[in-house]
Amino acid sequence: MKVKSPVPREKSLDSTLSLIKEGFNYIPSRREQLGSDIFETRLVGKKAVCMAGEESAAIFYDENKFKRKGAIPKPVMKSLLGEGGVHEQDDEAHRQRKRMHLSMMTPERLEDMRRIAIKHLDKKVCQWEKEERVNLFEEMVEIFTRAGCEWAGVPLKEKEVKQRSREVLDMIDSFGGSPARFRQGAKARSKQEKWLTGIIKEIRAGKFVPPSYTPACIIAHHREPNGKRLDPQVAAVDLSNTFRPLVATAYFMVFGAVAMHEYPQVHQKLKEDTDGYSKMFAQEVRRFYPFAPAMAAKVKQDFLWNDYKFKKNTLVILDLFGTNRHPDSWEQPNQFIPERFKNWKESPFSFVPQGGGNHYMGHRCAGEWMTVMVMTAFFHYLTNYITFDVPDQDLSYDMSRMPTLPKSGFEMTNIRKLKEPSDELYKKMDTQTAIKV
Ligand code: HEM
Repeated sequence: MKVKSPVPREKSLDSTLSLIKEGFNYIPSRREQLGSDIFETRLVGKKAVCMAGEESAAIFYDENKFKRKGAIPKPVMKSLLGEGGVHEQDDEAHRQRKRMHLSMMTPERLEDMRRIAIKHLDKKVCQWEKEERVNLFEEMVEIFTRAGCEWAGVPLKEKEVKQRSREVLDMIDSFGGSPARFRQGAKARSKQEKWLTGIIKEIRAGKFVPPSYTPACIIAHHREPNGKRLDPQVAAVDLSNTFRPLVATAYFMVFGAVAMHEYPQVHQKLKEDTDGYSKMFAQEVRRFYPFAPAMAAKVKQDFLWNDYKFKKNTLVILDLFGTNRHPDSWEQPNQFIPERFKNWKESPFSFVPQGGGNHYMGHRCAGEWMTVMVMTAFFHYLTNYITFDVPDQDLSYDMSRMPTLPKSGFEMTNIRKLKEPSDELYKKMDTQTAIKV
């Protein structure tokens, strides 16, 4: 890791606009220009420290050094994440809420999600066969909304599917800084929270009884450290946290489809799928392609690190995308090589597409095992259970937009189903890799 002493400061009165304009490239390009993996800048009128790399991630995820309260910009809370949920909790309140989320991620429930998601994908494929052209992104958004709601115990009426999928997508698509997208995301969030608050109230009143192992039931009856139930709106936010992020997997599915198309030798290996290739492929898709750009936290107490003084309440941004491609941790970081995960040592801090550190103690994504499991099964399905053609289209993506996606969304034609889903799709997978910190 390169740390210049003294830590360089970006020469700009405020870099918020540069960040919005340059997107995923903003932090990596400043690190390059300033010759340091840590630098100071100003964002939204305040001093901020940006950093990247495994060592930076290790301190960023040290909860004695950093807190989340007040770190994430308000517009992101109002559109993407929601207020009062697990993301912005600290210390014991966070640990209690995180235990609630992880109690839903048992191996059995992960298997359930894989089965539910494959069921919805397979059903869609039967329709795709009748269509001239299919847009993979749009289809994945709907499949994951259906699967996520079913898994979470959230009743989704057939006539609501389009509206609810659109709302979830608007929330996810909002985070890149455009005021119009933030407004759209906030509007979608308030509709979803109203819907989910109604469901929570019905469960509490005994009018609707979802199975006891579902997020809907667990969250409705969850109690805070003070013994009280969650406020219904906060319960709605955390219920949304159990299926909204699954829909984000649609972005990775499209990037994976692009990789299959652009690297024919990779496609062939996926078809053969020996030595856990489809899982290595899913991991490399999460490492290589852009989705979550960065995470924000605030310094809890003054501390010294690498001769740099982190002052209490300073905003600190960890470059997640840049860490996944940091040359200290990855050989040929800008090449797509799934085999790099063959003997990977599972560092908790070098591979952080869904946050770093420990799933149980810190803020690392509660849905990471589920994401990898569903992606692995879907890539295997797309290469072994169907055939399709890829017509001419624009597969380029704009690194200055957050989130970004290949422009065409990945269009497919001549889709043919080869066989029914069989047991080998459900073969045992090492899903819950407890990260040792
Ligand atoms: C493409 C898929 C996904 C991506 C890219 C993603 C990314 C992330 C990121 C970057 C964080 C924040 C880490 C931090 O605060 O440092 C996070 C947290 C979280 N994610 Fe995901 N996620 C995905 C899928 C899921 C799924 C499928 C679920 C649940 C079913 C989920 C549930 C959560 C929850 C509950 C948190 C909050 C954890 C905490 O604050 O302790 N995510 N995710």
